[in-house]
Parts: sequence; C-alpha cells; structure tokens
Amino acid sequence: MTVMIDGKALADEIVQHVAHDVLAFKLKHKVTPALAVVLVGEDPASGVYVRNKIKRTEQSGLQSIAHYLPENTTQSELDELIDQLNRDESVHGILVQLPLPAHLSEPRVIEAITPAKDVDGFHPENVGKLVTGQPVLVPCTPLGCMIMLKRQMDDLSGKHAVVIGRSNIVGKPIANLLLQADCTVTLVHSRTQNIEEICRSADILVAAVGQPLMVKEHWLKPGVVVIDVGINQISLDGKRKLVGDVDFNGVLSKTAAITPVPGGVGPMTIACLMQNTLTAAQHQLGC
Ligand SMILES: Nc1nc2c(c(=O)[nH]1)N[C@@H](CN(C=O)c1ccc(C(=O)N[C@@H](CCC(=O)O)C(=O)O)cc1)CN2
Ligand SMILES: [Mg+2]
Repeated sequence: MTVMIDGKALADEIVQHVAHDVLAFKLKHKVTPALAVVLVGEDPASGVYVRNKIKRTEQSGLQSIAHYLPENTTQSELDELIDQLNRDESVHGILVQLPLPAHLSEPRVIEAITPAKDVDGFHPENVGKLVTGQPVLVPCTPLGCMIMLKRQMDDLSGKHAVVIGRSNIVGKPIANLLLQADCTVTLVHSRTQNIEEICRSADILVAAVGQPLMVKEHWLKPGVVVIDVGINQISLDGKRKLVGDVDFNGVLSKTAAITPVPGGVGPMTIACLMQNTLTAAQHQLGC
C-alpha cells in the first residue's frame, strides 16, 4: 500500500501554524507583516495562483497588497514599482508572479527585489546563501517538497535522491536542500544519458521537468518515495485534466509514498510563501 502525501492537509496545517506565529508577532511588534504580490498581464493560471496566494495571506493574518499591472507594462514601470516596494518599510515581502510577459526581463526583476524582502528566494544573494548552507529565504516549492519528505521519511541521510529537471525555481534549489539533508544527489535533465537507469536507483525521486506522465513504473525501484512537482494540462477523452510528470496510476505498485497532482506540491508552495513572509518580517525586525 502506497501512502498518498496530502499536500492540501499539510498546507492547512502550516498556514494555521503561521497564523499563530503571526498573531504573536503582531502582539510583540505592533506591526502586521505584509506581502506585496505583483501580477503583470492576463495569464489565467497565474491569475488563479495569485488569487490563492492572496486568500492564504489573509487566512494567515498577514496583510495582502496586490498590484495588477497591464500586459503592456514597460520594464521601467515595473522597476519603478519594485523600487517603491523595496523602500516601503510597511512591506516585508515582495513577490512578482512568473512567468512575465516576454518583453520583460525576469532576471532583471528578480535582481531588483531587495534580498531581505525576496520571499521567493530567487535573488542571487539568497541562492548563494542556500548553496553555501546558510539558507534564510528558500524557494517555496523546494521548501514544500522538503517538508513533505521529512514528514514521510524518518531519516534522509545517505538516501539516493534523483531530481529530474534543472530549473532555477525547483531543480537546482531542491538538489541543494537534499544535499544539506545528507542525501546523495543526482540531478538529471534532457541531455542525461541512461535517465531511466539512474532513476531506478533512486530512494527519493523528485520530478520537476514539465513533461506530462513521463516517469513510468519501470523507471522506479520498489519502495521509492516520489515527489511530483509537475502541473501539466492534458486532454483526456475530450476533457482537460491536470496531471503531474509521473504516471501516477501506473507507478503506485512501486511507490512507498507519492504526492498527487493536484493536491500535492502545489498547495505546499503557497503555504511556504506564508512561512517565508513571516520569516522575512522577523529578520527585518531583528528577531
Ligand atoms: N514568483 C513565482 N512564480 C511562480 C512560482 C513561484 O513559486 N513564484 N511557482 C509557479 C506557480 N505557483 C506559484 O506561484 C503555483 C503553481 C501551482 C499551485 C497549485 O496549488 N496548484 C494546484 C492546482 C491548481 C490548478 O487547479 O490549476 C495543485 O497542484 O493542487 C500553486 C502555486 C510558477 N510561477
Ligand atoms: Mg521574459
């Protein structure tokens, strides 16, 4: 019997915990930690994620500040808004929803956010801290994955963790977090040879590649714990369906535990954003 790792239930638990700590923070400092979320354009999926972030921000007792900018926003207009949010002492966390429209530079925007307010953990200074083992603001999806793994496994030490995908948002940071948890880490990607063979030696498999149903039953060792970061829309029997990077139904005979899509990693990403906003506020107020 495989364990279904319930990301939604765990996310609810984290948000409740954050709400408790936010209350204590407010009583102590007479300040409400605030998260500013910036959405540029009309991407429907981004719109859903931003709405959910705002809902969770309010549930956590944090102050939510939303900036909706039109698709044709210029780079200098966006730079100007970020600069204003950086200087505003009542704002503790800043998040610019990705992807941005093609005419805007994501690296430039990420680097414009002051590292202390970078609740996404994407700024090179925060990436450097993560890689050198002094993490403060850790990217939300990898943080959520690690919380789920630690809940599921007594000890990660010495386990072979295979990460599929080398993105800055998920693959690279999670490989570093697994390394810090004393796993032996292999990061594989589209140019890797023998990818199936490498995956078959994994005790922990993290799939973050954006290829629907790519990981099949014969890629897995019995007893593996699978974290599926993929969120892919496919058309099945004429209906749109959300699936992960792992062939969920096909692999259940092999897995000791697995995250579903939806209801696995996704909700944890938003819960960890709440945790990061509180962490950012605590650091800014010197506690
Ligand atoms: N600035 C950022 N941009 C993006 C990030 C990020 O962490 N920071 N990550 C993703 C999108 N994302 C959060 O922003 C995100 C994606 C998915 C979910 C989620 O809860 N998914 C649900 C399914 C939702 C659906 O029905 O479509 C699930 O998996 O259960 C939350 C957050 C890229 N951009
Ligand atoms: Mg761009």
